[in-house]
Amino acid sequence: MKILVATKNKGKAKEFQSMFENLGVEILSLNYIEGSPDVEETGVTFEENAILKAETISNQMNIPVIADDSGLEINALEGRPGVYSARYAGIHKSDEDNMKKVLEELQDVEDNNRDAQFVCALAFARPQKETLVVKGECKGQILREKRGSEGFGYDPIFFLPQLNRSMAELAKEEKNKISHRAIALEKLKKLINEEDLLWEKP
Ligand SMILES: O=c1nc[nH]c2c1ncn2[C@H]1C[C@H](O)[C@@H](COP(=O)(O)OP(=O)(O)OP(=O)(O)O)O1
Ligand SMILES: [Mg+2]
Repeated sequence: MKILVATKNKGKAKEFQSMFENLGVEILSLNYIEGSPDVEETGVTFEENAILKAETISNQMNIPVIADDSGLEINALEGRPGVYSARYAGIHKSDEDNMKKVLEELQDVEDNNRDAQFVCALAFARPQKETLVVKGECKGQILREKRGSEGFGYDPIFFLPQLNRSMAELAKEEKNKISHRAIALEKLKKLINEEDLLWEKP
């Protein structure tokens, strides 16, 4: 079976591929589809943007589609960068630029006030069916400098106290057990299972 994930983010696509591997599901991302449009993320919540991305592509292609809208919420910054995580330092800026901006903004913030969470909303849109939406979170703290080289995005500056490592110091199998994305995906799988059970009733 193949599932389309409506993302152009290669880091995300890899993680979905890895999380679906044991189920024998192949993940395709929008990078495989020529001329697929950038869906504008006009929502103000992760859920809204995930629904927007999933439903737009599902309607266009008439197939089931999963979309992921995710980001980093930092308590000392009142939840920023939040839904603007991908474009925090500007539209054409890189993960490096985004991390640099966060580290600069937190320069004078004490160690005990650097709590943050990664958030992931997943939407599963299908032709003629209601869209399923779930959310997962992963709590940690913002480091003062980058650590590790795995993962993507803000992983190098995100510290997991219980593991005493940054997210970028985890092997992908480890990250894919505890991440906001993994937690959301578990919830989505449960919802799909429950739905199937409902349909099977006489
Ligand atoms: O596990 C993660 N580890 C580190 N950083 C992460 C993670 N998950 C999301 N993030 C960051 C990356 C990006 O700055 C933003 C997502 O933005 P978001 O709009 O959902 O994705 P995107 O624009 O890169 O790709 P797309 O919209 O095509 O799925 O949050
Ligand atoms: Mg995006």
